[in-house]
Amino acid sequence: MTNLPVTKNETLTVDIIDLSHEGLGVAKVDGYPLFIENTLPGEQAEVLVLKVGKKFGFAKVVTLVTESKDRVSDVNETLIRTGIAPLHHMTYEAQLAFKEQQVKNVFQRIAKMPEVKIHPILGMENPLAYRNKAQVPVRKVEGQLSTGFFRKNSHDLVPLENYYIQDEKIDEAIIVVRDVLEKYGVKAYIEAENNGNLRHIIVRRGHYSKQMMIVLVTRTPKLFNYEKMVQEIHQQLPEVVSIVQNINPDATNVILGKTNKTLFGQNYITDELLGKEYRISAQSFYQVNSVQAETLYRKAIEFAGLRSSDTVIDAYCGIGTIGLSLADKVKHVYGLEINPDAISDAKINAKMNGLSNVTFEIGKAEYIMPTWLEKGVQADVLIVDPPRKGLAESFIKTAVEMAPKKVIYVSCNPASLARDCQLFAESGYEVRQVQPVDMFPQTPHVEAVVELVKVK
Ligand SMILES: C[S@@+](CC[C@H](N)C(=O)[O-])C[C@H]1O[C@@H](n2cnc3c(N)ncnc32)[C@H](O)[C@@H]1O
Repeated sequence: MTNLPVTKNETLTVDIIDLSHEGLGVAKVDGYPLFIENTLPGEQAEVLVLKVGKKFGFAKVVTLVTESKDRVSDVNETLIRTGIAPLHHMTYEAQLAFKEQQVKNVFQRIAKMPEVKIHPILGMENPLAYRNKAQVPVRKVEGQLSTGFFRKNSHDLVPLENYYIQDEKIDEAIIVVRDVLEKYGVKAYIEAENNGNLRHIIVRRGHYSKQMMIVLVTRTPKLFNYEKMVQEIHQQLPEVVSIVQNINPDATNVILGKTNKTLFGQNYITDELLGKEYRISAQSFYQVNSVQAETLYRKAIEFAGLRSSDTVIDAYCGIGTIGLSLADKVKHVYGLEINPDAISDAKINAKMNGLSNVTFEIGKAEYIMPTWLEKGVQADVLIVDPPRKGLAESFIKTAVEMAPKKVIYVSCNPASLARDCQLFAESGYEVRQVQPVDMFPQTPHVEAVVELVKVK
C-alpha cells in the first residue's frame, strides 16, 4: 500500500479526538484514522502502529502522555483486551454521556431527525456486577481446565476469575464447576481439531429468586460420572436448581447445540420482573441486566399509554416478559417469537401469573404478522424488541398496514433503530420521544425505547 501517512510498527505521538461507537479512541494522522484501545478524547499518546488498512489502521498505546479527566485509575487491561468491559477505563458519568451522544448521532445522521426529543440516559446506581448470565469458554491452558474469555478477535483463552460485570456469585460458580469437572477428568474442547469435550460453561442466576442454572456445553453426549459431578456441584452451590448438558458437535462459533439433557433438578429457573414470575429455560433469551430491564419495561409501558380496551402485539417477545408485564392493563396481548422454547416458557409464564388474555405464536415476525393481519388482528399498540439487525422491511410494511395507533420500539442497536424509525416516519408515524437506557454498563452498547405515534 502506497501513500499512507503511517506504516506498520512505526511509533508516533497522536492526539485522541473522538471515540468510535465500539469505544476505541480515534486519532487522525493527515486525515487517516487510527483506532486505539484504552484511550479517550483529549488524551495524547505515544502509540505503536499494529495494522494498516486502506482506509484506517489500528495502534496500541506505548505511553500515555496526557490523561483525560474522564479516565479512572486502576485500569484492568484484560477487561478491555477481552472485550468484557471495553469502557471500564472511563468514569461512569462519561460512559453515560458517550452513549447518550451515540443515540443523538444516529437520530441526526441516519434517521435525519435532528429535532427529535431524546431524554437523558437512565443509568445504574451500581454499574458493576450486574449481569445475571455468563457464558465462558473452556480450554486447556498450561495443562489445566481453564475458564476465561477470548482475547478480542481471536480464540486464545485468557484465563480469568473476576469478570467485573457479572453477578459475583456467578463468578464463584464458574470456578466451582470448572474445578469439579477437572477433578473428574473432563477434557476441554480443542477447537482446531473439533475434539475434546467441554466447550462452554453457562451460568444463570435469578436476580430476585437467586436460583441458579448451570449449562455444560459439550461436543459429545459422553460425560462420565456426571451423577457424582452434579452432586458435588450442588453440594458446593446449594442455589443450583438446574444442571443441563447441551450437546454441540459442530465446528462452529455458535455456542449452543440443538440437544439438551437435564442432568440435575429441573430444566429451568424462575425469576421475577416487575412483580411477575417467569420461568426461563436454557435456550430462551432473557434480559441480562434485571435492574435495568425493569427500568426499560417501565418506560415502554409508560410510552404505550395503555387503555383497558387496547389490543397489544408484543413482537419478538422472548419468554413473554414485556407483554405479560402489561397484560392486566389491556384487553388482549398477542406475542410472537421465533424460539419454540421461549414460547413454551411464555405460555407457562402466562398461566403462572394467572393471565388468560394472551395468545403466543412461534415463528418469524415477518411471517406471523401478515397472517395475523389477514385474520383481522387489529393492534392498538405494537411493541417490537428485535435483535441487533432490527426489523425486516416486510415486517414494517405489514405493521403500517395494520395501522396501530402507537409503535413502541425497544432496541439494542441505535443504528438499526434509527433506520427503522425513518421507515416508519415515511409511512405516517412520528417519533415522539426516545429514552436511552444503560443496560450494559462498562461496554459501548446502548439500549433505547422509542414512542412512535400514527399521525397520518
Ligand atoms: C432482544 S430479544 C427480546 C426478547 C424479549 N422482548 C425480552 O425483553 O426478553 C429478541 C428476541 O427476538 C427473537 N427473534 C430473533 N429473530 C426473530 C424473528 N425473525 N422473528 C421473531 N422473533 C425473533 C429472539 O429469539 C429473541 O428472543
